[in-house]
Amino acid sequence: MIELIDVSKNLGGKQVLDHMSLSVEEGETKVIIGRSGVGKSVTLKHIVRLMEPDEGGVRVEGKDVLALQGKELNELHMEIGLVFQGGALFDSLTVGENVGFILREHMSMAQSEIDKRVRESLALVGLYDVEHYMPADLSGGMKKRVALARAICTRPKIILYDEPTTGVDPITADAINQLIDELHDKLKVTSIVVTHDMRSAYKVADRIAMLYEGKIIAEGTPDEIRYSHDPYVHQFITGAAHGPITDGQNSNGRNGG
Ligand SMILES: Nc1ncnc2c1ncn2[C@@H]1O[C@H](COP(=O)(O)OP(=O)(O)OP(=O)(O)O)[C@@H](O)[C@H]1O
Repeated sequence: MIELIDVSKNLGGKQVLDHMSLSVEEGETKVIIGRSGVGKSVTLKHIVRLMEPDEGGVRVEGKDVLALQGKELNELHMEIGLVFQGGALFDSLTVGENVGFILREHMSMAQSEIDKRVRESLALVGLYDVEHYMPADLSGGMKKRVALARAICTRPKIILYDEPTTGVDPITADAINQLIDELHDKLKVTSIVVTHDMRSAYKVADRIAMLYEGKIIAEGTPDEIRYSHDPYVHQFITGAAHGPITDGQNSNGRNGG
């Protein structure tokens, strides 16, 4: 289970998270939607303590993330697979080295075990015999799959996906959505998927939460969100240019503006 409790974070003078609370049940896939710059990535960074809140708490699997130190923090990082925006593979390492990187750096596993785990992880994302390829030899969709394989190679309990379908064509995006579903079923993971791609959100989510002006303003099943009468949700999911969501920092938003 993942819990952000009343988290506030100011970055560069902007109140990005403002007493924000979110909880993700064990085995659930929660999708966070919201406009660019609304704080979706910042939210994920708090869960792995790449960022610390100004106020509030973060709990993962019952542990107070802000109290973890050294070895315990490393253990937390082993329990969480991160799929960053863009995939970000190391260009100078082979696919196999990329996928096994964390195992080599942080776990005392024999090379033969690492090779086996790398093969298994690649197979889970539908890739076979690609260990010796260089990232530059791969298509965008394959790179995303390799990034997924890398995220699952520690067999995490949690996977955090930051815009996994951004920058790929709709068919590749659909294949990635399917993989997110499959990994959820096969590895029984708890997942958070950050996206502004509503097709992806409806496809992979157990529940969808919408972030706006520092808070979760709506949450529900895909159907509850799809048929929501909330004007903010409706505007976002239909992509309407006009509505209560504004571009400005000084909007007359629902939080008092
Ligand atoms: N390290 C930082 N220092 C200063 N400001 C930051 C930092 N990280 C993020 N921000 C700001 O916080 C806000 C939220 O950023 P975040 O990356 O979480 O947005 P997002 O919702 O993930 O957007 P996108 O969909 O474009 O990725 C943005 O205004 C961003 O500029």
